[in-house]
Amino acid sequence: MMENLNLFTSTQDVIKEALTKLGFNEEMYELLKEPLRMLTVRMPIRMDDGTVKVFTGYRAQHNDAVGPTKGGVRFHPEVDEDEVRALSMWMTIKCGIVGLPYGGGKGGIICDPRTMSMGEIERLSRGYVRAISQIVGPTKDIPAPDVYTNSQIMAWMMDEYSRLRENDSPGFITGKPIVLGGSEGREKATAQGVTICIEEAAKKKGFSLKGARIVIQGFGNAGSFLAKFLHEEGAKVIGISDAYGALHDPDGLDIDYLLDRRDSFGTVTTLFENTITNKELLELDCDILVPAAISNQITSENAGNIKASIVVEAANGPTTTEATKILTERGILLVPDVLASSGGVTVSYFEWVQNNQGYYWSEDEVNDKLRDKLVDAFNNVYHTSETRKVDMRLAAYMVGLRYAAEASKFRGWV
Ligand SMILES: NC(=O)C1=CN([C@@H]2O[C@H](COP(=O)(O)OP(=O)(O)OC[C@H]3O[C@@H](n4cnc5c(N)ncnc54)[C@H](O)[C@@H]3O)[C@@H](O)[C@H]2O)C=CC1
Ligand SMILES: O=C(O)CCC(=O)C(=O)O
Repeated sequence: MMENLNLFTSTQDVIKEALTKLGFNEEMYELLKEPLRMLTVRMPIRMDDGTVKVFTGYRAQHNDAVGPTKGGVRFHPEVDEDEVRALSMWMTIKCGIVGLPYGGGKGGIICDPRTMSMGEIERLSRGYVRAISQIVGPTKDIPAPDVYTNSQIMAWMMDEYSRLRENDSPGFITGKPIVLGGSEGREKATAQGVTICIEEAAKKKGFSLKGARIVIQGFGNAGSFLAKFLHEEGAKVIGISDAYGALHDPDGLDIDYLLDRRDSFGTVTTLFENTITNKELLELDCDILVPAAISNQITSENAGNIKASIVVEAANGPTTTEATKILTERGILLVPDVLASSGGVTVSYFEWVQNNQGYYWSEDEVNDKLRDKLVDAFNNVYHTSETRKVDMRLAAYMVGLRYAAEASKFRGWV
C-alpha cells in the first residue's frame, strides 16, 4: 500500500485514535476532524517592475472553544490548503499540551520570498492582513511567524491591522520586534523549547548532552538557534542543512562561523563546495536527529536507516505515520512536533499577555516560565505514553486534544 503523505488526512487518523482512547464519541471527532473556518484569499500585488501578480493565501481556524485561535503564517512556494488545515489542527494540540488559552489557527501564502524584494514582501504582507482582517484580531485569531516569515513581516502586519482598526493593536500578532511590543526571548523560543525537550529525552535515555552527536535539518529560526544552544551545552553538532544541501563533519561543525554566515532565510550551505544531500544528512550516524525544516522528511523509505536513538521534531510534520511506527518499533524515542516545537507559541502567548497588560518581562523571567511549562508538558506526554502504552505522538495528541474537546463539551457544542 502507498504511504499516506497527505498531512491533513494522516492527522485526522491520529485525531480519531486519540479521541477514541480518551473516550469521546463520533460527534467529537466530527467536530475536530477539520477546521471550523478556512478562508482562501487572492491578493493582487504591484511588483517592482510595474506588473500586478495575484497571490493566493489561506487562514485556517481549527477550533476556538478554548479561546482565540493562534498560529503562524508561512510564506513558501509549496504552501497548500491541506497543509494549512493540518498545521491549524496541530496548533490546537500544541496549545493544549502546554495549557495555553487558545485554539489552533494557521496561515500561509503561496510565494517565494527569496526571489522577492523587501518592498514586494511588505506589500504582500499588508495585502494579506487586509484580506483576512474580518476573521482575525487580538481576541479572535492571533498570527505569528513561521517558515520564511520574521519579526519585520510581523511589524508590517501589525501596522496594517492597526491602521485598519484605527488603534494601536500590538496584541494582534506575536513575534514582533521588541520595540513594537515583542517579547524578550520569542526569537529563540522555539529552539529553547526544543532544547528543553532534548534535555528531558536524553535523561530518559540515560545519556548526557556533553559530547552527544547531533544532526539538525534546517538552519533557520528553529534550527540555527538550536545548533547554538546545543553547541553551548557541549554537544557536538556534526550535521546541519538548508534547502540547498547539507554539511557534515564527524568532529563537529564550526557553529559560531555558520551562524555568522547564514542569511535571513536560513541559507548557509551555498557558501561551501563539500556538501551532502538532505537525504544523506538524515541517515548520518548520530545520537540525536532534529528535523527543523519542512514536512514529510522521515518516511517509510528512510525510517529504517535512521541511526539516532532520539528524534526530536522541531519542524511541523517531518515524520509520516508509517515512519512513526517504524521508529517506535525500533526503540527510538520520538518527541513529536506538537510537543517539541511548542516553545514558540508558548512565548507568543507570553508576548500577547504582556501586550494586554502593557508591562514587559525580562528574558530570564520569560525563559523560566517557558522551562516550567515545557518540562511539565514533556513529562505529561511521556507518562501518558508509558501508562497508556501508546507511541509518543498518540500520547501527545491525547494530552493536547483533551483540552479542546472538554472545552467544546462545556460550551454545549457536542
Ligand atoms: N519559527 C517558529 O517559531 C516555529 C517554527 N516551527 C517549525 O519549524 C520549522 C522551521 O521553521 P523556521 O525555522 O521558523 O523557518 P525559517 O524560514 O527560519 O527556516 C527554514 C529552514 O528550512 C530550510 N528549508 C526550506 N525548505 C527546505 C527543503 N525543501 N529542504 C530542506 N530544508 C529546507 C531553509 O533553508 C531554512 O534553513 C517549520 O516546520 C516550522 O513550521 C514550529 C514552531 C514554531
Ligand atoms: O507563535 C505562534 O503563535 C505560532 C507558532 C507556530 O506557528 C507553530 O508552532 O507552528
